[in-house]
Amino acid sequence: ERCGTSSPVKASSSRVEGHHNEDLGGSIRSKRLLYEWTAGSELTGYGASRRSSRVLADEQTPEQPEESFMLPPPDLVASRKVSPRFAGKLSPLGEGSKKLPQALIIGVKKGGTRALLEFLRVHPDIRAVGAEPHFFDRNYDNGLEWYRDLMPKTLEGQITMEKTPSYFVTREAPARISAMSRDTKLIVVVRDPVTRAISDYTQTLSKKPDIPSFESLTFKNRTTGLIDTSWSAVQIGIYAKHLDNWLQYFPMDQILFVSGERLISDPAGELGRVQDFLGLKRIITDKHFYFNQTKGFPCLKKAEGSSKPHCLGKTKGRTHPNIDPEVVQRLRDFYRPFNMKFYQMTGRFFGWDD
Ligand SMILES: Nc1ncnc2c1ncn2[C@@H]1O[C@H](COP(=O)(O)OS(=O)(=O)O)[C@@H](OP(=O)(O)O)[C@H]1O
Repeated sequence: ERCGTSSPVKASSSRVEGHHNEDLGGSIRSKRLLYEWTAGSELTGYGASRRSSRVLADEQTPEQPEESFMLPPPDLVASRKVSPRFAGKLSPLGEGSKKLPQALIIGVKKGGTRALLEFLRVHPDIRAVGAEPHFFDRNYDNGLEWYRDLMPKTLEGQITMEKTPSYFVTREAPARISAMSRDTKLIVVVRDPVTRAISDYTQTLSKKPDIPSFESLTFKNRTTGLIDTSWSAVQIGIYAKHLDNWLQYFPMDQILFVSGERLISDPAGELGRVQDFLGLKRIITDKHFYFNQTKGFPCLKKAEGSSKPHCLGKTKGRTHPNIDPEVVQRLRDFYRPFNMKFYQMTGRFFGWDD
């Protein structure tokens, strides 16, 4: 039986939220918070009301899809190479059908989700939507047929995918995805929550240059060191809390965690794990990547459907502003117990804590 979320959420959200907005400036507080949610069923309600206002409001201004990630024109789709496994069996022209995704990249925002999807698209057995559909958060009322129609056509054996990083922090997403299919494979790219928060802030700053400083948004009260956990840039990084919500609906072995850091330092290694998880042959290997010194990131030697090298666009790999080291340290202390819990839950040490 899946756990219901409605009553405990409503009953406890204000109380729990009271706690999470009252980080009294230390890891003891964080530990208590952690204890409270791991001990009880009120977890799913933690921050729920905020999420529907502040976090979502923030995510309502998503990054514009980059030119190269827009949906390709249909003639290009039709001329795509077909998986060697199916070559000869079926004509590539106009064949195949649109299917609901069997695998999703659900997060995290600024984790490296675009890089992962672009790298995966190199695989002949993966077909993915370029833009973020935001179906399970913003567009759910449009219905599954609307969603399916966004998908590229696939042949038998090919996997349909999409990525929408806000799913990971959307309270309703696990139940909705489970209602589509309980077998959906979920992939989460995670990144040090402190650099993730700074990256998130940097993105917002690029669109709204007048916003307050990172330091002033981080704290409710700078003097006491009280962290504003209702600020989405902080909230999204409490991975253990969000994961707990997913585990009400999906078993751990249906969720793969990709290290955002390793995706940069060893893309082929992380892609190997992802291909295994998806039950695919390891076709994407180190031969597909080169490190672009100018970009400072790994890039594809040949992008999907092209013979040219391809790096992600200018909105990926922005220069971050310098943040007061004391503020960074305070955030590290805040996240440490949550990170520990997350390592424990996932069975993987991500190495974010010194
Ligand atoms: N290969 C490669 N090329 C460029 N950028 C890379 C790559 N791999 C990971 N990254 C990191 O991805 C970060 C953006 O993450 P997302 O794509 O998940 O962002 S978004 O939520 O979709 O806006 C982006 O964050 P910032 O560096 O803060 O811009 C990158 O650090």
